Amino acid sequence: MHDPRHPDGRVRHPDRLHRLSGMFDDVIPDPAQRLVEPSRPSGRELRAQADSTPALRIRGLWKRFGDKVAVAGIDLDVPAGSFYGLVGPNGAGKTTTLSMATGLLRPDAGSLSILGTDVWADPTEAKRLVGVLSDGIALFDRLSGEQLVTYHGLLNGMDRATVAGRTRDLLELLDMTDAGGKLVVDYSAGMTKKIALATALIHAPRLLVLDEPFESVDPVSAANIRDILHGYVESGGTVIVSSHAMDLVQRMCERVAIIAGGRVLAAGTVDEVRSGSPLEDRFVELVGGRHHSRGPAWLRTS
Ligand SMILES: Nc1ncnc2c1ncn2[C@@H]1O[C@H](COP(=O)(O)OP(=O)(O)OP(=O)(O)O)[C@@H](O)[C@H]1O
Repeated sequence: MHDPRHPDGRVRHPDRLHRLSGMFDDVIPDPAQRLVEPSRPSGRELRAQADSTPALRIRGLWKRFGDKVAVAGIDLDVPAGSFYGLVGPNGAGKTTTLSMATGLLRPDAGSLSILGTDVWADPTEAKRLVGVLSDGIALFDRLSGEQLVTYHGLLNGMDRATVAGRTRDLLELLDMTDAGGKLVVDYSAGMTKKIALATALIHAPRLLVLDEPFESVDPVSAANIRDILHGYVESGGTVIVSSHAMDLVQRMCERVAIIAGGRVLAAGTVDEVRSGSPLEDRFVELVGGRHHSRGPAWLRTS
């Protein structure tokens, strides 16, 4: 039987990838404009890639909420063209870091740049370069899925015809065509994730930042989303995902950073960071906090 595993160990779905790579040929004749591929790089982006400017560069990042230090001096480089995982225990500072990196939350100190563009000095240009799927951010849920994706396309300054074509393509790609006319408030959690992903993709950004993209998503949809993301990276885009699913990050990502207490504990290729152990074991070893107790007596049934 055909083994869908790539030599790098990742599972591939050749039929779907083939369909993805060809599906925009008719709709958008210019290959550089195809949806699963990031938009055509500008002169500055091409120079950035040529001199290996990271897709995301973080230096000396700090954020405090009252007495709570959420991010305590993070330095991180995410190479352009990589599939990067960000992992950490609850409250580690992942969402806070990604919110600052994507222009949603102002840092107390530090610098952030996306493909050489300073996120806080030139937020308009930075936002053109990045697509964001935030964890827990409210959507305009009284719009239908199709209206929501269209709205994001128009907000990004795209013309109506392009937005309509891309919205149709994205709904199909994410198996949401039938649900496109339904209000977002009536979507399941997984459908809401998928429509939020469509809003992040509509302007074909160069960098995708996805906070918990697979949470609540069924296994088939998750596999489809992984295919889309791999296709996007293979055509030059960069993906950063934050996830608690260690197994998924180990299989899906080339690079990973482990964050805890607002600091980076380890960062590098997945193989470097896990150093021969499963990523999950390495994570527990670095982060600590594992309890070996069997819990209180009243919780035991025998
Ligand atoms: N708006 C806020 N006001 C006060 N404290 C906050 C705020 N946002 C985050 N925090 C605190 O900052 C710390 C880091 O939170 P953050 O959401 O970045 O963690 P995380 O790694 O994304 O966690 P999880 O995996 O549970 O989503 C936590 O202690 C959290 O309680």
